[in-house]
Amino acid sequence: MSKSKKKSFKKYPNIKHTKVGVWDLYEDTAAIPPSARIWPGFSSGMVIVKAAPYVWRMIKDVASIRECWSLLLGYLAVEFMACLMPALSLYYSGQLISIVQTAVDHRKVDTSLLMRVAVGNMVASLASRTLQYAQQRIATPLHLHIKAYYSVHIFHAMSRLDVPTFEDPAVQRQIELSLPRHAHSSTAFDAVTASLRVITTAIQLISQFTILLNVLQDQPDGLLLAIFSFAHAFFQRTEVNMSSIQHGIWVASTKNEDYIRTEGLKRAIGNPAHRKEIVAAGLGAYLLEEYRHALSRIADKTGDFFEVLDTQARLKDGFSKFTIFQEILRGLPEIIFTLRAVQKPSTIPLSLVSLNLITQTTKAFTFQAFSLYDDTGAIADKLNAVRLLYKIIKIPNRVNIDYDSPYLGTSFPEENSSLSMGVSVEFRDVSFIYPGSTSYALKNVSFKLGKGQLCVIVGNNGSGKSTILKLISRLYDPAEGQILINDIDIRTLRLSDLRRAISVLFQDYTLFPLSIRDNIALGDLPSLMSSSESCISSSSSSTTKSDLSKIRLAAKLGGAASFIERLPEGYDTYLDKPVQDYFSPVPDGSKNVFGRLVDYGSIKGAMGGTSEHNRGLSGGQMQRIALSRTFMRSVVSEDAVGMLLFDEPSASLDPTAEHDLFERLRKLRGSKTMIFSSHRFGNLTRHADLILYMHESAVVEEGRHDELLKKEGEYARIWMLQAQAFL
Ligand SMILES: Nc1ncnc2c1ncn2[C@@H]1O[C@H](COP(=O)(O)OP(=O)(O)OP(=O)(O)O)[C@@H](O)[C@H]1O
Repeated sequence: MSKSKKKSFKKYPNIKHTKVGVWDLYEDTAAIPPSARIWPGFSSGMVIVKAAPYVWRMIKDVASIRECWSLLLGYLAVEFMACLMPALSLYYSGQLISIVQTAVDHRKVDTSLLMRVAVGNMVASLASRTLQYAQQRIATPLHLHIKAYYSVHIFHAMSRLDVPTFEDPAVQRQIELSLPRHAHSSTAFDAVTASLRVITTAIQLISQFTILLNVLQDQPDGLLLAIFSFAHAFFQRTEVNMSSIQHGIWVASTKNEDYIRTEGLKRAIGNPAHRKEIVAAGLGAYLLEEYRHALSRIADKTGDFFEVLDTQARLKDGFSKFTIFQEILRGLPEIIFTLRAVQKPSTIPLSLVSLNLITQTTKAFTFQAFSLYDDTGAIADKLNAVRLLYKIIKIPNRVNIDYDSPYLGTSFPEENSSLSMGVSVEFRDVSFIYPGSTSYALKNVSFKLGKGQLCVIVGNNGSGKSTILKLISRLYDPAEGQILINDIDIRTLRLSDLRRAISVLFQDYTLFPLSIRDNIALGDLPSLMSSSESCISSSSSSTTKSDLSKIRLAAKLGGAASFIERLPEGYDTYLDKPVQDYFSPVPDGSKNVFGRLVDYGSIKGAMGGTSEHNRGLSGGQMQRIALSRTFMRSVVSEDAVGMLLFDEPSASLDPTAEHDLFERLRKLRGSKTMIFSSHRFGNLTRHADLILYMHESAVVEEGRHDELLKKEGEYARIWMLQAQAFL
């Protein structure tokens, strides 16, 4: 694969290390049988066999799409007719030779045959064009229906994945491979067309071969010419065996600092998110210089892993021992023709036609034959993509639950009304390590929080506060220990019930690229689900007008209502518009190639404004929208939750807003359990039933505010520090 060193590891005898440009490739050599390494067709064959049941399923699914049946049949009919066309034109070329032959032998042209051949040829070309057109006309709607069907499938597959599974790079790669390579294609349609292409190419080959035999039959030296043309085309091929990469088990990683740096610099300069910092600090020239320097050190080995791998493989196979043969073979047919012409000058016209016909058709035939062989690799890839497409729906989730059966497990709580009294939480010796990490994020954490109590978790950055909240919402399962909710092991609870009973605002909350209205409404999933069912028939958005009053109330409680109402589009404002307008590539104030001054004002006026810019909101305003989402269900909806989790809810709020928020929360929570993670002491900790002071993944102090002050430990020290700041 590359000229670079190969290393084997004593501890891992099956792992082979290869250097590929700036990349280190580690392969599990036992994952690929030796036969597949030597002959790429073997692995392609295996892949096709494995994919076959999925392809069959795909055909059944595609056929079940109402609009696709007739289109698919039409497409098949056109494809089969089209594949007979090359043989037809070959037949007419053969006829042409016999006309020339008759002309040479008898000095006479059979005009009626010539006419028939000419007309036949024209009709064949016309039919070929018509079939091409028909194929396009049918393929377009067929493709769009198939694409829409599978986009729902992919959406479903991704919607069911939990956090650790979705974050796994191997899962990301599996999803990526099952997705269409280009925006205008779709995995299923690609597989349909690729399979059809193999069948039609085989038919073309058989029909062309039969006619070629007829042409060659009566031609002196015809067979020899055909063999040389075939051999030339044969040696011209280069074949790159990438089966170990396509079907093996491997990891490619890079520690090349220059490469990592150039990639980082490229992202920094290209992503609008960094533009403010770059301009404000005048970083442009410095970044350019850094990029230039880093790149100059690795220019010959840099690139994305697949790009480097591909270049190396092609370089290696580009000049083989066959290259010299190729060049000799190229000229041979012409030499034979010249020799024959010298021997028998009378046959020159015929030899010229047959030379041309035989070399062209043999090359075309050879090309078809090899493309059929090569297509097995391509079709294997495409069919494999179908297998992956169906398999992504079955990717097992890491958190030990079955998303497809969210109703598994003990229902919780037994009495829905009991939620209003809050729920209890207990950690028993819980330890946790994030997937892919080697250090503990929580180590032997134990605490107990009664129903309806208020808990505040404090501690330094990275001490494990957010992790506790993530484990309570069961985004992850602990590595050791047990978490009990209402004295029941969290793993045995029905996940959908647990999620319904808890409302959580994460520190790294996200606002979805949807309208503000949707962003807030998503906080109350149960009522969205019920209104969505009733909306399916009326085909309107699921956040209906009647919900708007609830959304407004939640926004008021979250402190967002006043600024939302000042926005020109109010609750319908998109924070990060997922669809942008397209602009011609000439900026305002410049001139286009014809000297016209560019002014988009009139176009925008005619359009009634454009959505070129995202709505800029401050960090605090965004946090208020996220808070409103939490309020949507926890307070506004009758479908009460039993526990509210807040991870740094006031990080971006000004002191007044923070004070107001905590006051509102305390009043509104009734007797629900509430857990806060916070850096700020005071407002909340004074009212807390339980304070957990965390340090380096462990709870080092716990108790009420007064108790911890009396202890004069770390909590008391930091409390004093913060209090002094206000003296
Ligand atoms: N997704 C993740 N993958 C790997 N490690 C993580 C992940 N999230 C957090 N960690 C690590 O787990 C530890 C605890 O992180 P956690 O977010 O719980 O801290 P925190 O106390 O909430 O910090 P902060 O006050 O800065 O929000 C940290 O060492 C952090 O680096």
